[in-house]
This record gives sequence, structure tokens and C-alpha cells, in this order.
Amino acid sequence: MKTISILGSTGSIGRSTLKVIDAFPDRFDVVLLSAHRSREKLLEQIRHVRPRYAAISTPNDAAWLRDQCRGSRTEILCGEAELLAAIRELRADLTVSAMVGAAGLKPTMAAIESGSTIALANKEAMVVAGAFMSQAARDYQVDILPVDSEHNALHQCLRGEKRAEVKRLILTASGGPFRTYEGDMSAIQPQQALKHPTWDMGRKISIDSATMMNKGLEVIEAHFLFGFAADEIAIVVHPQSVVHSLIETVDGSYKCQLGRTDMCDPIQYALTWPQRLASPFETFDITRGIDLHFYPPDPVKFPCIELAYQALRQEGAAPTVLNAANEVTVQAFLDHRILFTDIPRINRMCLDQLGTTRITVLDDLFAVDEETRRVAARQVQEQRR
Ligand SMILES: NC(=O)C1=CN([C@@H]2O[C@H](COP(=O)(O)OP(=O)(O)OC[C@H]3O[C@@H](n4cnc5c(N)ncnc54)[C@H](OP(=O)(O)O)[C@@H]3O)[C@@H](O)[C@H]2O)C=CC1
Ligand SMILES: CC(=O)[C@@H](O)[C@H](O)COP(=O)(O)O
Ligand SMILES: [Mn+2]
Repeated sequence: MKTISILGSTGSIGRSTLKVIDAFPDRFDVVLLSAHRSREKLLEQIRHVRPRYAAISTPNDAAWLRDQCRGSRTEILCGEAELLAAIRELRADLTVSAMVGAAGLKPTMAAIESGSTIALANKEAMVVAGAFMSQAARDYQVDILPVDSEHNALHQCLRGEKRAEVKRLILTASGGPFRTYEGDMSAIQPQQALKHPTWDMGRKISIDSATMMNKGLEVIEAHFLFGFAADEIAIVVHPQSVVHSLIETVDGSYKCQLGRTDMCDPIQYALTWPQRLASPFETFDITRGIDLHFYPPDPVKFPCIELAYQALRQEGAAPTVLNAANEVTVQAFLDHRILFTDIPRINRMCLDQLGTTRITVLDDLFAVDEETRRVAARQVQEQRR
């Protein structure tokens, strides 16, 4: 049995992970679950998989869970410090990193340092601290297996290829809900932006897809996962989301991975890697007559794409700054405190102001993350006056 920790088990990726695990009852033993605020959902999961530990963020929720779980074998943990200690103690065979945002960075680093293989969905951790995470993975000889559908596709396409023979990576983008929208972008409301055309996902990533910052973050994620430079990573809009990404080889071939728009597939790939196991799910029907279209993204309509390339080229603190600003602006937009078009505007302001901050150690990144959040929050406040 492979022991599995799931960070962010109550979210969209966390729930899909449990679905995959349920489909392979003799292969996986879930030893840790974690949630932020969803205590009822977490309780249900605890009763279902009976992990060694379950972690939640606030003392109030932890007390409630302890009460509900009295007599059970699961120990309830409260807050980040207890979660990190459990990750280090358990040293799970594999950790699914599926929290949203930079909050996932410390737990993911702790899992790497414990020697656990990482199934990485939490792209923000890689954007914030890609160089440090990759170095830690080398130091602790840990594999980081991408769950993000594009990077999972690239992982599959790159299998068996020599680095020198791959010219570039091409990330597919659905184009989000506003791909063909011709109205006033500043009038877009959260409910419209949350309606992703092809994937069912959490709220933050859904807004990122709507601004196409998701693709920008994925360019940075691809750089750190696969070691390609900004100029060797392209984005192509592909509204069907059937081709999950492509590589171009030096001899002019394109190689792609395609499949369903269901995250259970890349999760299964990561959980069972390096094996491939027969899918327990309904598989993709190639004969169903789908047209596949590919065309370049619109950088004027979606300025977040260029911001991400700028941050990647700047390196150092810039990706951390862009991510922190974006986390603040996305939440502010969801709370109706700023307009859709304020997201790239404030993100750019933060990147210009703080992107060149000097970084030597990981703690410098945490400091610049905090400072950016302060600056971005001030900009959000200004906007409300
Ligand atoms: N959903 C998808 O299809 C895809 C997601 N990803 C990436 O995977 C990650 C997770 O996405 P998704 O599952 O959609 O997100 P969700 O919002 O659905 O879930 C996020 C999870 O993280 C927990 N969480 C949120 N904030 C904190 C915090 N501050 N501290 C600790 N835990 C926290 C949530 O707990 P609670 O439920 O209690 O709030 C929940 O378990 C993101 O980085 C996203 O970009 C990548 C590709 C596809
Ligand atoms: C499922 C997944 O990996 C998401 O990142 C998805 O790709 C988002 O869709 P967009 O292509 O619209 O960003
Ligand atoms: Mn993706």
C-alpha cells in the first residue's frame, strides 16, 4: 500500500484525488487530510478514509472535529505548525499538494524534505518558490509529478525525449469564459467569470482562467518543472480543452497528449507513476467527431499573460510578487471590491514596484510575499474611495 497525504483534501483536486483512491481500494492508504474551513466536508472524509491525522486551520473548527471524532483513530490537528510536524513525522510515500495559493508552499516543502514524492496541483507554490522547491527536490531525491493538466500532459510527452531535441513546450489554454466576449471587460461580474467553459474547478483558479493569469502562472510553473526558458514556452488557445498540451521537437514534429476534461486522469497518472494502470473511469472517445482548433492568445485583451512572461524573465522576486498581488486582487474581485480590469492593473503596479527585490534565501520570498500583499491591499482600498 502506498501511503498518501492530501493537502487541501476538501477542494476540487482533493475530492477528485479521493475519487481516484476509492477506485483502487487495495493500492493506497490515506494517512493525512487537510482543510482550511470546510469542517463538515473534512469530517465526512475522515469517516470515509480514517486517516492517522486530519488538519484544519482554526481552533474552533479543530475543537468541533475532535468532539465529532471522539474514539476514532484520527488525531485532529490545528494550524500550520501542527500540520508541518505531522507531514515530517508521517513521511508519506506520496503527497498530493492541492491547497490553493502560496499557503501550500510550506507544507509542500515539508513534504519534499520528508522524502515524499509530490503530486503537484498547487501551481502557486511552484511560481512563488520554484528554484527553492526544485533544489530541495534534488537534495532530497524527490520526484515532483505534475497534476496540473497541461504539465501532466507535458510530463507524458517528454517521457523518452532528450532535452536537446525538444525545441519548445506549448501550453494549451481554453481561453476562459471571455474568449469571444466583445463587451466592456470592466463590467464583468464574478458570477460570469466563475463559469469556466470546459473545466469544473475551485473559485480562485476559475478567475485566473478568466483573466488568463492561469496560463501565465502555468508558463512559470513549466519553466521550473521542466527547465525551459521563457522563449521556449508558448501558449496556444484551444477552446475544446481536448489536447492538454504539446511539445515541438527540433525536427519539426508536434507531440501532444489528449484526453477527457476530468482531473481524475492526471491525478491517477501521478498516483500510479511510473506505472500506468487501467482506467476505472469512462475514457475519452476519439471517434465522437470533435473539431480541434488552435490559435494565438490575445495579449491586449488578456494582459496577465505578458505580466507572467515579464516576471519569469525578471526572475528573483518577480514571480512571487506577481503571485501575491494576484491572490489579493482575485479575492478582492470575488468580494466585489474591485473590477475585473483592476486585477491586471494592480498586479502590474505591484510587479513594477517590488519585482526587483533581492532574494537570497527562502525567507526573503516570504517577506516579499507579505510586503506585496500589503501593497496590493492598499491599492484595492484606494480603488474603493
Ligand atoms: N481544480 C482543478 O481542476 C485544478 C486545480 N489546480 C490547482 O490546484 C490547487 C487547488 O485547486 P482547487 O482544488 O481548484 O481549489 P479549491 O478552492 O477547490 O480547494 C482548495 C483547497 O485548499 C484548502 N485551502 C484553501 N486555503 C487554504 C489555506 N489558507 N490554508 C490551508 N488550506 C487552504 C481548501 O480548504 P477549504 O475547503 O476548507 O476551504 C481546499 O481544501 C490550486 O493551486 C489550483 O491552481 C490545477 C489544475 C486544475
Ligand atoms: C484543468 C487545468 O489544468 C486548468 O489549469 C485548466 O487548464 C484551466 O483552463 P484554462 O486553459 O482556461 O486556464
Ligand atoms: Mn492547468
